[in-house]
Amino acid sequence: MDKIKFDTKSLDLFYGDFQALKSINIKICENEVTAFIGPSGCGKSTFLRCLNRMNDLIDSVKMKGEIIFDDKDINGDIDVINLRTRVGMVFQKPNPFPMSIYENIAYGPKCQGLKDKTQLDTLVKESLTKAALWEEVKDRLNKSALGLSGGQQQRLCIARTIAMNPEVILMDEPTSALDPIATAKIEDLMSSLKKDYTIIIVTHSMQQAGRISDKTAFFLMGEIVEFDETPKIFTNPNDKRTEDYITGRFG
Ligand SMILES: Nc1ncnc2c1ncn2[C@@H]1O[C@H](COP(=O)(O)OP(=O)(O)OP(=O)(O)O)[C@@H](O)[C@H]1O
Repeated sequence: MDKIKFDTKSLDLFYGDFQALKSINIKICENEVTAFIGPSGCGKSTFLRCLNRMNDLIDSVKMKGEIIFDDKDINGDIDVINLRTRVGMVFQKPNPFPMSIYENIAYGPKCQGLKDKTQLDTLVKESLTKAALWEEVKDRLNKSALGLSGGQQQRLCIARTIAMNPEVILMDEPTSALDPIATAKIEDLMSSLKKDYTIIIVTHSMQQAGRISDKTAFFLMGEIVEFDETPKIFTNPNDKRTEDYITGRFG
């Protein structure tokens, strides 16, 4: 039986009076890639941000329902910094810090108190290796991260997330700013990372969801219409609205 990492129960979210999420019930399994698809504005990113409480930063947001992470409701009295360490996030646009490649990785662990140079060196190498970037940057670790290509910057951001030793990695359209070759590298990376992490990705590319995810949730106007094994969603969905979307009849 697969272990459930996130279990949301009747989750509603409002921006002021506008209800952006309606009774979201979903169980997300450990060590799988779960994709969220759906037309623009249907609530995919809003829901993703719920999973590490990034919506806390928006004043108008109100939520009802539960988000159980392992065995705790993350909307209860928890340490949010610790949650965001356990549930890391990679954004649409690569956003490396304006510092060296090495420091981009070492910065977070240093802030958490890791001082030993040998341990930091090892962590930097391991994180870059896991993010499939080590070979490309090992001779320029002290150069600025801003000199990397967009695809390399995005893998650096993934390495930076990995260095914090998360359990879950949330990715909000991580390849939408990248060319097809860089996209393919990130997709390969996701498949290799899922043995160590639970990965949840928002994507506008149905081909991408089909290639990399184990399960797919189809969102529409703040609801999850259908959530199932990815091949089932793409070949034999239960709901007519899912079928219309994946066959390009709307959205
Ligand atoms: N900070 C905000 N304040 C008010 N409304 C918001 C805010 N962020 C998102 N919304 C609204 O909530 C709804 C869901 O937005 P969200 O960004 O989650 O959709 P999405 O499915 O990720 O869209 P896209 O695919 O275009 O990124 C939209 O109607 C959007 O306008």
